[in-house]
Amino acid sequence: MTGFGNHFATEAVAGALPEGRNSPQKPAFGLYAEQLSGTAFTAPRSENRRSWLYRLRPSAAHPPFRRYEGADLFAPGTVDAPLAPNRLRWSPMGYDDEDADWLDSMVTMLASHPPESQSGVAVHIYRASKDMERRAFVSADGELIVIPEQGRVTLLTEMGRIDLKPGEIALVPRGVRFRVTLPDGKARGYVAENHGAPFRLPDLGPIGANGLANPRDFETPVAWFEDVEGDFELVQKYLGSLWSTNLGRSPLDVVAWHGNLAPCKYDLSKFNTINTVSFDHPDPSIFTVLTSPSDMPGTANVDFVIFPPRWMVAEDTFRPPWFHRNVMSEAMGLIHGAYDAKAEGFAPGALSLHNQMAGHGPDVESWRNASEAELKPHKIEDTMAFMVESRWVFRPTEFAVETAQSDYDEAWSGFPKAQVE
Ligand SMILES: O=C(O)Cc1cc(O)ccc1O
Ligand SMILES: [Fe+2]
Repeated sequence: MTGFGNHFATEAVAGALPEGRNSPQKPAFGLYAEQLSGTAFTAPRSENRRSWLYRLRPSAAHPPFRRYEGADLFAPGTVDAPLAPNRLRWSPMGYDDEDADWLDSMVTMLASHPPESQSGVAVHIYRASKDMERRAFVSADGELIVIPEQGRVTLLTEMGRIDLKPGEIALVPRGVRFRVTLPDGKARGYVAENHGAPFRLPDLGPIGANGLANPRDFETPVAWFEDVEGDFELVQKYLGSLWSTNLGRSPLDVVAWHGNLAPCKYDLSKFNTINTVSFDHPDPSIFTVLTSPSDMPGTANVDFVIFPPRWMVAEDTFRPPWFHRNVMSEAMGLIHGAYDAKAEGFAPGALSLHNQMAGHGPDVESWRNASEAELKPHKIEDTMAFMVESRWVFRPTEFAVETAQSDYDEAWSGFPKAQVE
């Protein structure tokens, strides 16, 4: 079903979806009606997100949660020590020798403030080599953007199945349960977890009514369910730690649903990229796919931004990203190809961090090449980098501090001095 944030209605079994009301006295087939809200009941209509789910058993039926013992590197909290204002970068992560499913392979790299603040964002990396069987995951802490970099993943969610490949992203609302299977046997990628206001499409201002990510290109799955009895673990991320319970059945048992809170996917190649046709490198906000606003106008809690293939035609211009120091903090990853500001050290699967006011921009080699390049029209092809940009500073986890590249500052050493006399 296409469109961003639409009110959808879907049933996997004919007659399962009530007509004309949400909560009939006796839903069809003895299904249980359940409201899942992603915003306060009283949120303005334009902000309000909720869906009604019709399921085999109510979500309420579960034994107590206990601390989950697996996934040691997932949600461990960030380092308490004062944060050095250093730029950091990480090489692509390998797969563990022991097979891990998507959940157990998750590694938290960066997080801003704790999830209970209901703002900020965390960045995780997964490198999975086993299907999630008889267990599902849910984050009560935030909405997830899943960004595959290697290998396809199938997200079997409460509200339908999403087949995802590198170059596509999925958006899973806070509270939606899912398990992940791996059609290629292995998969690596990134996850951005948004603790704040739900992502939406950015306003377009003077761009007009069309452009950037167009609403019709977002795809939401139709209802799908599995009827599985017996041991079934549900792992919930809650206030930054992991909790587990055995449901005795699959929670992916929603036979029908309707509403505007639902997972969706988006193919990044459908992004309508806009750029200069005259001079200067525009601010990267023109590449915003999705934005989560904060309470300060124009100042995002999180922006999800991409750097897709595009024509570079600017005249008398240094075409790659300029040198800059920003009030916003930037975490970046690379899905495919090379990034035009980094000639070295930023391979697909890598991650970089340029926090508030950290000086960064092109490395020496990229600067030299671009300063001397002939400025004919040039197409940047076979590339897809992304940025998770936030008004909040990112704190690395202990694992991230220990595994950062030791020589990242070298990227900016050796610039020749300008000669003014
Ligand atoms: O730092 C980066 O590479 C991201 C970035 C890209 C760009 O085109 C302009 C500014 C910016 O922060
Ligand atoms: Fe930047």
